[in-house]
Amino acid sequence: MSLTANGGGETWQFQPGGSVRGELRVPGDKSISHRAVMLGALAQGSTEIAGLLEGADVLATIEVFRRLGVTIEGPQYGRAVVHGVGRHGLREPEGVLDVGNSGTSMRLLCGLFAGLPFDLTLTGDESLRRRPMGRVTEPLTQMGAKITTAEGGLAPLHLAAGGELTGISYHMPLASAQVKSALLLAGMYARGRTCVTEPAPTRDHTERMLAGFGYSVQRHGDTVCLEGGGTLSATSIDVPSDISSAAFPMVAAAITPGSDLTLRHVGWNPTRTGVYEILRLMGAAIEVLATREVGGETVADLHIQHAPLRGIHIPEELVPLAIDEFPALFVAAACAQGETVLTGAAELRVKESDRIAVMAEALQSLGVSAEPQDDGVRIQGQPNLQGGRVNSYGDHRIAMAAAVASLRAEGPVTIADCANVATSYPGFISQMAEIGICGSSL
Ligand SMILES: O=C(O)C1=C[C@@H](OP(=O)(O)O)[C@@H](O)[C@H](O)C1
Ligand SMILES: C=C(OP(=O)(O)O)C(=O)O
Repeated sequence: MSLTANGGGETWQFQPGGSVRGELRVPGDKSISHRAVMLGALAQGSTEIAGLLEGADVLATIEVFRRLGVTIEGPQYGRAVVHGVGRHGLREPEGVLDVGNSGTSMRLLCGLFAGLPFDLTLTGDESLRRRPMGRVTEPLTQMGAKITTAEGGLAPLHLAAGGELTGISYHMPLASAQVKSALLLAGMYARGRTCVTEPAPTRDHTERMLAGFGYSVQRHGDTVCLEGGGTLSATSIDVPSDISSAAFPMVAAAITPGSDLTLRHVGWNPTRTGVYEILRLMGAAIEVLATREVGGETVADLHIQHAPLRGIHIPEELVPLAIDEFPALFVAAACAQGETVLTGAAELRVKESDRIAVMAEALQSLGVSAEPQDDGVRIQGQPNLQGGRVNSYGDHRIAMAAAVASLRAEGPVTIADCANVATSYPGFISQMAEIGICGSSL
């Protein structure tokens, strides 16, 4: 994927230095919020959601279901009520369904809609139309779906009516929760049994939430299976804070002398805690407090203080468990003593931007030696970063990582094309200001 700007966007400036102190509850988990809306829409009865992420990606999923005839109240202050229509109650939408910047919406909905008795088309913004969709459309086609893509397996995706689905057993060639979820969601509409085997553990929110809606899912080792034709029963869902958003203040506190930060109610699902494991290996001082169960997911409070970090070779088995946290982790690496090496992470090249190339460029703009590799990066840590200008290329996680880097910079950090931070972390600038990270929109 090339370094193409997404156009427009806001420019932000973060002031150098400071320390990170206080308490914060970051917004709701994006993966869980999408799934709560999707399963709520297909359930019988009304599902009440609290803690829902009101980011643009989740709002795009909500809008799609409204277009398919589902009534959704809210979201307001993280609360929404989804009046489910049952698995066969969706109605044909007019026009194309645009999910903006959200890969999760496009891939999961492609699976969910593959067995519907009417045509529909899914599209997205410029960034999403560059991301690979063959990873879902190919196995869905094996199940009997009739999907036409743009050249190269890209969106827009046209799903034609009449794809009678049959369950398959699919060994995923890559570790992707979006692919696994798309197939399981399609599997609800398929004849017989659908099984997905993963090459390495990936986030399991779909499986957990299906079970929460009373839909039986079986796991045997690295394989997850379900039978088609079941029903979903409405439930209530309390969405934990997103560990992927928490990663930014977490790294901010870890790299900044004098910091003392508590993050509340953070989603602590074991398939998501790779960022913690990696930071701990680097020497970070993070205490995990008050671990508890909330509606089928674990949550925890985290207490983070500054400690000197050291460069490491990141264990490859942790990569899928921290896949969205690498932009933040690269900033930690830039502030560590010695070299950090990441391998086995080629997937980072096909996110909202090519996160290997874009983060290497961002760190170089701040005076750091960062050498991209095909499937990772080598970063030389240093005592201080320079101020400078970073292009986020419209990728929310690059913009937030650059903001955090300002804490160790010797001059202001100016960040271009930041509007997409609203996809996953609305209110980022004001929440960061509450804990001492000072930035503003120019
Ligand atoms: O299933 C999900 O909610 C997600 C899975 C991951 O993508 P992949 O499945 O492509 O790894 C992750 O990067 C994305 O932000 C959310
Ligand atoms: C990759 C991400 O999301 P998505 O795939 O849903 O666009 C992300 O949030 O970092």
